[in-house]
Amino acid sequence: MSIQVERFGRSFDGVTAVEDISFQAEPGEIIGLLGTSGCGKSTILRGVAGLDTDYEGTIRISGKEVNGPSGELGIIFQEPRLMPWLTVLDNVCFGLEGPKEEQKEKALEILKVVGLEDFTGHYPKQLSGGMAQRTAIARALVTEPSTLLLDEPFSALDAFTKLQLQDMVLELWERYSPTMIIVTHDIDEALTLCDRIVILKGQPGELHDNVKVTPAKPRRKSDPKLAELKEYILESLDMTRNAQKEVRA
Ligand SMILES: Nc1ncnc2c1ncn2[C@@H]1O[C@H](COP(=O)(O)OP(=O)(O)OP(=O)(O)O)[C@@H](O)[C@H]1O
Repeated sequence: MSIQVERFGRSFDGVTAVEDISFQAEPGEIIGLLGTSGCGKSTILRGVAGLDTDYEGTIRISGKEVNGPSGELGIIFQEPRLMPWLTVLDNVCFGLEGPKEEQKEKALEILKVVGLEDFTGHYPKQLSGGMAQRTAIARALVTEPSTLLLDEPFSALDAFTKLQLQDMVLELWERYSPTMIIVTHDIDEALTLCDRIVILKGQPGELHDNVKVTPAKPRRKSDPKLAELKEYILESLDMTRNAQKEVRA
């Protein structure tokens, strides 16, 4: 499914939080929304998810204007939001319809893909942070959504688990090819996962640039093209040492 965000703007209590943001995701593309804290990344994602409709501009998914939440979208938040009274298997089955046996079969298949086949009977409190987030990813993907929205999905995890789960997301993307929008303030994560990075800046948040990440996935972290892009993004966000000195001066 394609996603079009046109001239998106949002104010809260008369204060503009984001203005005039436009970008597009082609079917199967992974788009990163990258920017410093408070520039409006989550606000835009909530609009795309149909969780907030009180904005200016237009958001279309496959040409159809978004005017509320849709079952065709999967959403993964920073925290797993699992139901504590349900097992891993039942958490994954939760959004499914149809005969129980079929639900279970589908859930087990995806739990295998995320490496949790031996933990299906565990309850959320028995899981590590990474395992809980894998369960949330399985739950979002079990309905095979054609669009997946991720809001800083790995920011609460340790560095190793984060790398593992980024790899897993790429594997899942190769398998199901959903269109994805991932909100992050981790430049390396955006460079690992995304085909295109929408750079936001300022308060109110504005579109600074929209850059294509050309190396094929999976990418080598040492790829010089990625290093060049990282430098450019850091400069764009005034995050290099020289830029920070200029800001302080
Ligand atoms: N419900 C709300 N009521 C009032 N202000 C809000 C609300 N939601 C967001 N804002 C404001 O809108 C701006 C953008 O917030 P948003 O959470 O979208 O930023 P973000 O880029 O996702 O930040 P972070 O990276 O810190 O999560 C912020 O100034 C925030 O205070």
